[in-house]
Amino acid sequence: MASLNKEELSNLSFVLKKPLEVAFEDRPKPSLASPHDVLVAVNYTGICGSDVHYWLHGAIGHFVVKDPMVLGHESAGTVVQVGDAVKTLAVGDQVALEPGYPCRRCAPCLAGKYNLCPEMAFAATPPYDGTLTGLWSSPADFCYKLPAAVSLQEGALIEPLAVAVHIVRQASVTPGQSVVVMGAGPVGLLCAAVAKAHGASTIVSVDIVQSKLDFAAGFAATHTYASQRIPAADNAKAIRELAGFPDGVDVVIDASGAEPSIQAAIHTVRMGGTYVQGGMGKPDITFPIMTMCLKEVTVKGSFRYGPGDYRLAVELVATGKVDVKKLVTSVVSFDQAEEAFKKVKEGEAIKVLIAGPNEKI
Ligand SMILES: NC(=O)c1ccc[n+]([C@@H]2O[C@H](COP(=O)([O-])OP(=O)(O)OC[C@H]3O[C@@H](n4cnc5c(N)ncnc54)[C@H](O)[C@@H]3O)[C@@H](O)[C@H]2O)c1
Ligand SMILES: OC[C@H](O)C(O)[C@@H](O)CO
Repeated sequence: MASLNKEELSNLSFVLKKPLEVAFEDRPKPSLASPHDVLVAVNYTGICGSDVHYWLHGAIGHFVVKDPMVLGHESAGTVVQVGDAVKTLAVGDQVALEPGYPCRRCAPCLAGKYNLCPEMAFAATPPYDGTLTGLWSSPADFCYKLPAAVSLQEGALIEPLAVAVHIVRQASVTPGQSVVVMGAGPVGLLCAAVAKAHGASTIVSVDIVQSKLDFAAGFAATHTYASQRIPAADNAKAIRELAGFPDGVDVVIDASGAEPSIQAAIHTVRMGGTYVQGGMGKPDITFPIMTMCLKEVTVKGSFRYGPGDYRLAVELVATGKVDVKKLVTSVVSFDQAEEAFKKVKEGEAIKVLIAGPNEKI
């Protein structure tokens, strides 16, 4: 970053106007909304499947882009201004940005589940602008200082890693357990890595794309399985046998959102095991509810991240337990943002990072 002076930094932003129509806009520089806030110059932003979905379709479920919206929410940056009440950060600190701000006053917030806050203002979820911009204003306690061992590019991967941390915590993975992860996209790969860091000794990554499984095998999986076009119970039997647990595994995580994978998951988990839904696909599916009932499966959802998840994600990277660098397929300059979205849509990349408008690459 050439300068830490707010006045010298651009606030060029990558704006979705309508599906498949984007523009670069020089937006007004944000000011601090409270003395507890900091201003961050964004260095790198990863592209998430949800950004691509908004770009292609202009909506995810009931979240509809009605007004132009800045995309992006997986970012790390450098602090360029601190509010008077901020004691934990200083100008020049490098931080991972947690991109959703809860009200802090409602029942879920006060119960320690702020990710479920109905008033959540989440970056690049309409009507809120995202972080593919030059300058970002944030409450200081939603910025996580990166230790020297963690680069700004790794910092941009903390967001999807925090998603995986939350999923694995929902699954309560403990040392020695067997874990199957459906889906080997960024979230599934990171779930496998976090499960490993929690001590899981058998980790099976399942996908329908062989190249994703090849990558998973070199990342955190002990086994991989290419899901076949056969009944879900038959895929599940093959997964259980491959894992060495013919009666079922301790934990199954879905990070695909795909109906056949969710069905296979319930047939893969053991009696009394745990299933966590992380993937977001079709809102309604046919679900093997009788099998779930007869096995007394603990079934949980997982949404974004909550208290402690970002902090643990930074720690897992800083201590070398999760190597997020391996997921970065390429880094492009800000003016290449639209091309980067096209590349992610093609499906070959794992994670593409876009440098901020003030960042030279
Ligand atoms: N719960 C949350 O808070 C949260 C946060 C971020 C992303 N997500 C969701 O998590 C999922 C994964 O995210 P991602 O970025 O890794 O997406 P992705 O699209 O890169 O990965 C999904 C993977 O699932 C695979 N897949 C498709 N059908 C399958 C099947 N039948 N069996 C096994 N694998 C199959 C795909 O080939 C792909 O590799 C998405 O559904 C996303 O919307 C949820
Ligand atoms: O990682 C966070 C997710 O991508 C978001 O929740 C997304 O679904 C938009 O709201």
